[in-house]
Amino acid sequence: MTPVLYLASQSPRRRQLLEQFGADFAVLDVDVPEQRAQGESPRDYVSRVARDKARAGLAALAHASDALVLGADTEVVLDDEVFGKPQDAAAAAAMLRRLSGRTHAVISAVWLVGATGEQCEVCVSQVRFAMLDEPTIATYVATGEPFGKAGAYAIQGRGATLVEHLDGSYSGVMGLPLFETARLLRRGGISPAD
Ligand SMILES: Cc1cn([C@H]2C[C@H](O)[C@@H](COP(=O)(O)OP(=O)(O)OP(=O)(O)O)O2)c(=O)[nH]c1=O
Repeated sequence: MTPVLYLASQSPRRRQLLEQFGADFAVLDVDVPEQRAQGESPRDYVSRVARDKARAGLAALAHASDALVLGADTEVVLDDEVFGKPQDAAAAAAMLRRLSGRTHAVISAVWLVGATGEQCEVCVSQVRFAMLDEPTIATYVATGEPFGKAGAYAIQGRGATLVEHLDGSYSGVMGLPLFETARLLRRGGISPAD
């Protein structure tokens, strides 16, 4: 029995990245709370949320015993602080000010869950930002790009002009680390379509 693959995500970036793997899949809309628990490490938090998304997707499918559901989460981490998505322009500017001239981590976790088991991969990248002056921050926030993005930037968009150096996975920073995801999928018996 060939497993049927689902992506539990509302993110168009994740959809686009998973298409690069080349396997057929369907998208599930899930909405899980993203709240870091007291004492929870950033890595554990990102992994837990990714797992919750995948589990919520599997639960929504109810009786599909051949289903495998992929869930992912991406967060920006600086000084043990997790930067989620900015609520408004002021929050976006504040995040970018904090990231200016410093190196932060981007943690992306991916879980593949099915009736017979659960597996995970975690990818950590280091991103160094250039020094950003106030006009640069204001201009970038005004593009609207920071909204809906962890850490208030998009490496795949104009945010690339803020990134001085990347040590890690470009697709991981964008939301779905493809090397690790492909490894997870192959382990789950999923290969690219012919
Ligand atoms: C750092 C960075 C993040 N992001 C995005 C990836 C994720 O979509 C988002 C982090 O939020 P997530 O909560 O990981 O994902 P999401 O809410 O967008 O989608 P879903 O939970 O439905 O799967 O930030 C970029 O697109 N580019 C970047 O450079």
